[in-house]
Amino acid sequence: MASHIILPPEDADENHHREEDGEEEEEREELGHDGGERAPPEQPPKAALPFSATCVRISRDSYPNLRALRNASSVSLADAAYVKISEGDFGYVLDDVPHLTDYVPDIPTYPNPLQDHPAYSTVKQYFVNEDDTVPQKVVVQKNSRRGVHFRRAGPRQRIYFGPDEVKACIVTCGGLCPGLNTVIRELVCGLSHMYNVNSIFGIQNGYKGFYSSNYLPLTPKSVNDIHKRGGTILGTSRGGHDTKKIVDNIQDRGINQVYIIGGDGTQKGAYDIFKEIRKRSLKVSVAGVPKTIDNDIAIIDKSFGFDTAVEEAQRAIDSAHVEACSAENGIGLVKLMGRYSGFIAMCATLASRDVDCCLIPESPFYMDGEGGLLEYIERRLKENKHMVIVVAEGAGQDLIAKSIAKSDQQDASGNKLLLDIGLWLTHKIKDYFKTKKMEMTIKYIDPTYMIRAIPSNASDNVYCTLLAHSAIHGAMAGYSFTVGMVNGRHTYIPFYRVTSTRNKVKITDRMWARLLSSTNQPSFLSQKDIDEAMEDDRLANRPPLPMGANHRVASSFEQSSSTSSNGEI
Ligand SMILES: Nc1ncnc2c1ncn2[C@@H]1O[C@H](COP(=O)(O)OP(=O)(O)O)[C@@H](O)[C@H]1O
Ligand SMILES: O=P(O)(O)OC[C@H]1O[C@](O)(COP(=O)(O)O)[C@@H](O)[C@@H]1O
Ligand SMILES: [Mg+2]
Repeated sequence: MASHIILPPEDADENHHREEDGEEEEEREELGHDGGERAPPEQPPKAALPFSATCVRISRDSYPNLRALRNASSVSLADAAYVKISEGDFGYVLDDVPHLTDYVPDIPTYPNPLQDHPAYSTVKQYFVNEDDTVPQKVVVQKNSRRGVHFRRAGPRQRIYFGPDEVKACIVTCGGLCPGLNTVIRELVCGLSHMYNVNSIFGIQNGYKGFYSSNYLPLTPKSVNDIHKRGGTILGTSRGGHDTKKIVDNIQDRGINQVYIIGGDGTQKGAYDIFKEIRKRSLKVSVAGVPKTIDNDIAIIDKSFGFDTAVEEAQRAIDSAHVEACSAENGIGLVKLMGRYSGFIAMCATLASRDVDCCLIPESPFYMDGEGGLLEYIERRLKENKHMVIVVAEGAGQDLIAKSIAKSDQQDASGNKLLLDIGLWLTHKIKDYFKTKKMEMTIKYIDPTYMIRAIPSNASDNVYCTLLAHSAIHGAMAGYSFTVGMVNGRHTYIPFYRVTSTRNKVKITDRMWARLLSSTNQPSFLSQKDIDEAMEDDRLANRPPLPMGANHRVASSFEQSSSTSSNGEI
């Protein structure tokens, strides 16, 4: 197999001329809502992906490009073989997703059945233009390069699966998150109602279910009201990702669309599955729907269920506030989820306005001495007689590790098992006030599993529906990708992009400053911490590598890596 998959320039040029000649417009009209019979399968044009930008071939030999990609977005050499970059004018870069035609020859195409769907018949321009892309960075200056773009999600005029050909499966992996059932429901109903697919199966209990359980037939009827329930009707698990066994089963059972709902670990697994499918030249689309309550998935604006989680966290914070206010020197301490990223804690704190201190993994803090947490708590109690603290579960792990014998345990997926920061803080705070001989009461609330087990709220339900539909349209069009909203638009993102970094709260961004000013807590940061945060920022914003023609790709990636997608306004 070739070590690169970038389209040859001649194919792209051909399409460029095609569009200029207006052929694409003609084709659109030809395929319009004529209500006539379905057009017969058509052999695809020579170019796998119609796209009018100049394509750049990236292989292991084009080292400067690889170096630029790796520097800017942690692309490993192995992943670089799967990177599909197209360049356009003014520094435009398309970070494209793989397509079936990259590795399966002569696939027939079909007109999209949506064109005959009564519900969609009045939509003025229902199909997205093949050339539509979405910029990763929307805040630009007059002379900015156009930067990195992702392929816009949505229905295509021509699809790569025949009417009765699709055999789809859906799997959910990793921790729970509000909205999982809604995504499952909308995948089943969307496939069935939009594309007349009636062979859909649920994989039970995560990745291992591909090879160790029966596949569960799913119909619009069987999933009708599952969105009203929390959890996942399919079950989920950590660990158990055996790429070969999974793809053997996909192949043996004739599955040709795989919908994979899960977080960063799951998307890494989806990428491995895609690579194996490609290696075997199977006509199978792999569509990842990113899920995580922690909101730490790179590139995308926000993960589904996050709003629901922040909303539900208010109930715990309200209770903590009531408890704190009702006691002399009362402290309400709430632990929220967030293993490496404190987005839920930050947003729940900002939404509540009753919180006096928010602790997150990204912002180190210390307990003792001047400017420390204990001193702040004492001052706040003396001023206000009560206080509320919100702590993300991943915060202060370094402090606990210093005082408790370190245990480096991992879960079945290899995620670090955390020590209970809430319990640890409770004891530390109690001990401190005992030595100060100051009366106080602390109530520790851990609502973490209650928050992630609830059904999604109304806006998350709508979000889940759109994600599911975008995933279906992309799979039907023959792409493999992680679907995600980027700057408010649904896009198809290459797997390597969402798995190579993790989204974190930037303590040098205005959002964290807003939080500090709303709680009035000390920043706890030493000069060293500030220097390190600034250095991280500087590295993300470093100037492009001087490398001639390849400079354009490098600079675009470097620009994009400095984009903060979550919360920076
Ligand atoms: N690096 C990886 N490569 C392949 N599969 C992975 C990888 N990391 C995790 N997985 C698989 O993805 C699934 C979910 O991962 P996990 O980290 O538990 O949750 P999440 O996807 O929510 O981050 C598990 O079945 C796990 O085996
Ligand atoms: O007890 P579990 O199932 O391992 O889940 C705990 C973890 O799941 C999460 O809610 C989300 O993790 P994932 O998105 O990786 O599944 C973390 O915040 C938390 O640390
Ligand atoms: Mg994860």
